[in-house]
Amino acid sequence: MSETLTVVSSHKSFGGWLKRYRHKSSTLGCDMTFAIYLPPKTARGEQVPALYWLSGLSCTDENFSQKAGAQRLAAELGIALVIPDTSPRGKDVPGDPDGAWDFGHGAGFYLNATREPWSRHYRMHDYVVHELPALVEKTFPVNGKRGISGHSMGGHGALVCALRNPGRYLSVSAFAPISNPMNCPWGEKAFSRYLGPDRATWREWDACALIAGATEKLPLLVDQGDADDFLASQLLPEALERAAAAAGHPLTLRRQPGYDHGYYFVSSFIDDHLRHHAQALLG
Ligand SMILES: N[C@@H](CCC(=O)N[C@@H](CSC=O)C(=O)NCC(=O)O)C(=O)O
Repeated sequence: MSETLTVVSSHKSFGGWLKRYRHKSSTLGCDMTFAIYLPPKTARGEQVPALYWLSGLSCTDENFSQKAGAQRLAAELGIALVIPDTSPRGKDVPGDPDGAWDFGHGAGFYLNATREPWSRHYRMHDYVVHELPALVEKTFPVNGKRGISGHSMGGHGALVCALRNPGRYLSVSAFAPISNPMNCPWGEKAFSRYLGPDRATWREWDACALIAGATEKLPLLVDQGDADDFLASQLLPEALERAAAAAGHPLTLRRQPGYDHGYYFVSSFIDDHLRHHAQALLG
């Protein structure tokens, strides 16, 4: 566990504070930046639950805090937002050999890679599930109640973190998740490199495969725009619907007419997701 946090920036927002920090991650073997939004309650000495947000391909911690508009309601509800980066970074961290945005830097897929040269640094699952919460919970006024959400690659990451770690999260939701990465081009590219060619090992990191064996039936809230350019080729929400139905796993999948993949879509429904999490985290 790294101990030193360096403040990158600090902005007052809706009576609370959005702060960005840099720290050395022992899990990832590189410096990482994350953001935390602390609602006004925390300045009055109260501890609050935390919603972890996992962003999508090509993002940093800043896409969500700048575009989703989550701070207003998080301030009102009294929920902290914790926003990690989407991959390990730095000159020593290998990226996509061709410089593509769907693999490597900005595209860690929230899994623990098992193949060289990726396995040294690409351990985003352990970072977001273990190292970052431990750091956050010992540093900031949060009470250990956790929810998790995300978008696209990060929406799938949120589902996987919850499904793999029963008891660790009280709530989960996703926006336009890459629902079944084993069976779409983005997922096949990433999994074949991070995990190698044996598709049996991919099942440990695929939400549709994990749902079948889930011991905890945490209700899943998923929003999906029906004008999303990636819907049919990459996102495959119907695979999630089938897997949830087969396993008897509670899933609310809302198809939102006319919405595309971007943050105009996320910001339109973020309040519903915050209220979904608030029910479990504050109830
Ligand atoms: N940078 C790429 C576009 C990549 C893209 O659309 N990324 C999405 C997530 S896709 C699945 O994980 C995203 O969230 N983008 C950030 C944003 O702020 O919209 C390109 O330039 O084409």
